[in-house]
Amino acid sequence: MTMASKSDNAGDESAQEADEPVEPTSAVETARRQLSHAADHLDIDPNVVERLKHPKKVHEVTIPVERDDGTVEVFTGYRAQHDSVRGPYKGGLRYHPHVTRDECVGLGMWMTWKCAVMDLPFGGAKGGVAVDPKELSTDEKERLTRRFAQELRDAIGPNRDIPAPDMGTDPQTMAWLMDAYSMQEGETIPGVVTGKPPVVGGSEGREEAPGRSVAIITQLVCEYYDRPLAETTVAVQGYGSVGANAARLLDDWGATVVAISDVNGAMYDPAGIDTASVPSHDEEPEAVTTYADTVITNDELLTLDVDVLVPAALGNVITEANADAIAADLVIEGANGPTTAAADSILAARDVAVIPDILANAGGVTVSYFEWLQDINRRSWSLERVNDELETEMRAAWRAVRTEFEARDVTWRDAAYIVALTRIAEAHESRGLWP
Ligand SMILES: NC(=O)C1=CN([C@@H]2O[C@H](COP(=O)(O)OP(=O)(O)OC[C@H]3O[C@@H](n4cnc5c(N)ncnc54)[C@H](OP(=O)(O)O)[C@@H]3O)[C@@H](O)[C@H]2O)C=CC1
Ligand SMILES: O=C(O)CCC(=O)C(=O)O
Repeated sequence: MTMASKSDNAGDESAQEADEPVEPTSAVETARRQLSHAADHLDIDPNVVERLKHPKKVHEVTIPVERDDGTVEVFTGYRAQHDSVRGPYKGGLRYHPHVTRDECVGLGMWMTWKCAVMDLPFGGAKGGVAVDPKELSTDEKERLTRRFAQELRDAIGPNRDIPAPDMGTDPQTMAWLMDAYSMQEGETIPGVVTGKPPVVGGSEGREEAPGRSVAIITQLVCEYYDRPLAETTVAVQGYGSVGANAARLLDDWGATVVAISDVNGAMYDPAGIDTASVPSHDEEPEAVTTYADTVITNDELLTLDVDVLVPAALGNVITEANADAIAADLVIEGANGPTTAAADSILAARDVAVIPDILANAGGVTVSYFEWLQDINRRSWSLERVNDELETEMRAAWRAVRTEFEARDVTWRDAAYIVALTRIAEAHESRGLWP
C-alpha cells in the first residue's frame, strides 16, 4: 500500500492543470485551488462551488489603542465570515503581524470545511488583528481586545458568529472578549466566544483539544499504515496550544519526539526529548530554544529524517522550494494551511501522505462546539467526558474521510474535502444559494 493513495496514481490525480499559477501566494488562493481540485471529483453544482470561493462578508475595523506611555496606536482588525449554510459562523481570532484580509478569508474557508468534516452545526469564519502581541503589555492587549469586541459587536453573537482562540490569542483574550460583548448587551452571554477559562464558562480540555486531535489522528494514521507508535519518530514545528499538546501526548503514547521548535529555531535530540520538561509557548514563550542543547533552524526541522512531521505553527511552510526535501512519510497538519498547493502535488507524487488540517487539528473547534453547548445549557462537562466525546467525534470523522480515500483513490486532503463539500453542497441545495 502506498502512503499518499491506495494506488500509485495520486501524483497524477493531484497534478496541477498547466494553466494554473505555479505557487499561490496567499491562504485564500491556496484554499480556492484546493476547493477546485476536490470539486473535480464530485458531481456538485458549479454554482455552489463558485459561491464557496467567496466569503459572505468581511468586516474590517480600525482599533485605536492607548499605549502605556499615553500615545495612541491604531491597528487594523478583520472578521471574514465565509459560509453559514450549516449554522452560525465559527472560527478563531489571530493576533499576528502578518494578519491580512486575504489570510482571514482563506482561514475562514478552511473553517467551513473543518466544521463540515466534523459534522458540526457551524459555518466558517476567521479574524484577527495585524499586531505583534509580544510587543504589547497585558493592559494594552486587554484594551485592544475590548475595543475589537466593541467594533465587532454587530457581527458576532452566540447564534451569529462565535470567535475562539488562534495563534497569538488565548483563554484570557476570550474572557475579555466575552466580558466586553456582555457589557454592551447588558447581560452575561458566555456562548458568544469559546476557548474561555473554565471559570467563566469555558470547557475543560479546550486548550489541549487541537493538539489532542493531532495526536489521535497521528495514532490512527500510524495504525492504518501498520506503523507502531513505539517505533515512530516525530518532529513538531511550533510549541504552542497545538504543537506542545500534540508533542506531549505523542510522547506519552510511546512515540519518540526528536524535534520541537519556537520562533527562534528548534531543539533537536535524536534520542528523544522529554517534552513535559520543556515549557510550552503559553507557559513561557520562546522557551524551546532557551532550554535547548542543540539548536537547528525551523527550515532544518522540516526536512529531518523522521517518520512523522507535524507543522504546528505558521501557514505556507512546506512549499515548492522544500517539498522535495521533506523526508517524513507522513505529514500531519497541526497548523492551518502549512502546505501550499504546489507542495501538495510534489508530496503526492513522492507518495508522502499529508493528513489535512481540516481533519487533524479539528479537535479545537469540536471542543468549542462542546463549550457552546455547555454555555447554552448552563451545564459543565467533566474533562473525562470532553476527551471521550472528542475521541468519538475524531474517530467518526476519520472513518468518513478514510471511506472516501479508499473508494475514490484520491489524496487524504481531497478525501476530507469530498466529505465536507458533499455535506455543504447538500445544505446549499436544500436551502438555496442565498444563505
Ligand atoms: N489554537 C487553536 O485552537 C488552533 C490553532 N490552529 C492553528 O495552529 C497553528 C498554531 O496555533 P497555536 O498553537 O494556537 O499558536 P500559539 O500562539 O499557541 O503557539 C504558536 C507557536 O508557534 C511558534 N512560532 C511562531 N512563529 C513561528 C515561526 N515563524 N516558525 C516556527 N515557530 C513559530 C511560537 O513560538 P514562540 O513561543 O517563540 O512565540 C509558538 O511555539 C496556527 O496555524 C493556528 O491557526 C489550528 C486549530 C486550532
Ligand atoms: O474553536 C474554534 O472555534 C476555532 C479554532 C480555530 O480557529 C481553528 O480550528 O483553526
